[in-house]
Amino acid sequence: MSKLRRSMLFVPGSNAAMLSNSFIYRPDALMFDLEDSVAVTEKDTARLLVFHALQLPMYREIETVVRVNPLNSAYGKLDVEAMVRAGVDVIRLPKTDSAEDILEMERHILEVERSCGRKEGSTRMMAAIESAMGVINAPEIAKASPRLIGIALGAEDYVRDLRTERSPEGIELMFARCSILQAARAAGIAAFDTVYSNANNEEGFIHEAEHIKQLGFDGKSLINPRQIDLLHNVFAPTRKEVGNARLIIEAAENAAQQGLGVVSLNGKMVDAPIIERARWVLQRAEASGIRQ
Ligand SMILES: CC(=O)SCCNC(=O)CCNC(=O)[C@H](O)C(C)(C)COP(=O)(O)OP(=O)(O)OC[C@H]1O[C@@H](n2cnc3c(N)ncnc32)[C@H](O)[C@@H]1OP(=O)(O)O
Ligand SMILES: O=C([O-])CC(=O)C(=O)O
Ligand SMILES: [Mg+2]
Repeated sequence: MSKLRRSMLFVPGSNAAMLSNSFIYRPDALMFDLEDSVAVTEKDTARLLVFHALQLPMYREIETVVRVNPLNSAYGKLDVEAMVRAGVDVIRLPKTDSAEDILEMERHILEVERSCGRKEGSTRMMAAIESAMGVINAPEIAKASPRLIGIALGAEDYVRDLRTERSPEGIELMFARCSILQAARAAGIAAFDTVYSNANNEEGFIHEAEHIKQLGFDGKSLINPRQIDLLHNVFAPTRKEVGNARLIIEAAENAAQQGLGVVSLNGKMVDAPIIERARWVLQRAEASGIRQ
């Protein structure tokens, strides 16, 4: 089963207190940020703080991602150099507009891996798409590197580029979400949704989480620890879904014994894709529990 990456919690890289204890919240991944949550005057301090945080033993047990600054900024190359040396699991490239952005990042990561003796190819990548250009190029971006574990939407920058605002229904994000999802699936990698920026609006967050789960996303970037359990609960199957999946597997096993590829379960057809989805529900229930 592929690794669970439902929740990825952003932690501002310049906040020493948050960096020292963010592992206690147990998201699927921690995403230390060196980009937009860090003031220009704090960029060097944040890089140093995150470098040291990555040495802490508690961060060895959880997947770590660092969102670096773009390579064409004054900080991007320094960020990548420090984070690869620190042994980060995944580098998140923000504002990815083209496959060339990925290739450039890949070249740079490889250079640092070689110079510090880290195994070549061991640093994985994630690309955030945050512009109309990025959405148009999503299929090429998603296929640009074997290091890519997934692509993500960055909606706050994206709506700025579109010249609109985010709405509760997210109609303005529908095209980008579907494009990113299609591109990710066609490339065989994960698709991650963007942050929900109001940490106090629980109802709005759950509504958005249900929406992106229904579209097919693997997970979502988070800004606040209170969003973690809410998201995991949305992603956990319900008792009814688990019960139904068990019945489907049972019916499929009986059918296989009789040499049948398709059978009926209370009038509903059970065949290969339905059986595969039922297995996936059971795997998800095992990994994430059952919905509360
Ligand atoms: C568009 C973009 O680029 S989004 C990505 C960049 N943005 C970020 O990284 C922002 C991350 N989030 C935050 O900084 C904060 O959650 C805010 C500013 C949104 C809200 O702050 P608050 O209202 O103070 O949060 P809240 O009251 O829920 O904090 C409760 C506890 O959780 C901690 N906490 C809050 N957010 C985080 C976080 N993202 N990571 C780790 N710990 C956190 C707080 O330090 C506090 O800890 P304490 O009880 O030990 O003091
Ligand atoms: O990647 C994210 O979800 C956060 C972000 O930078 C954006 O929305 O612009
Ligand atoms: Mg952004």
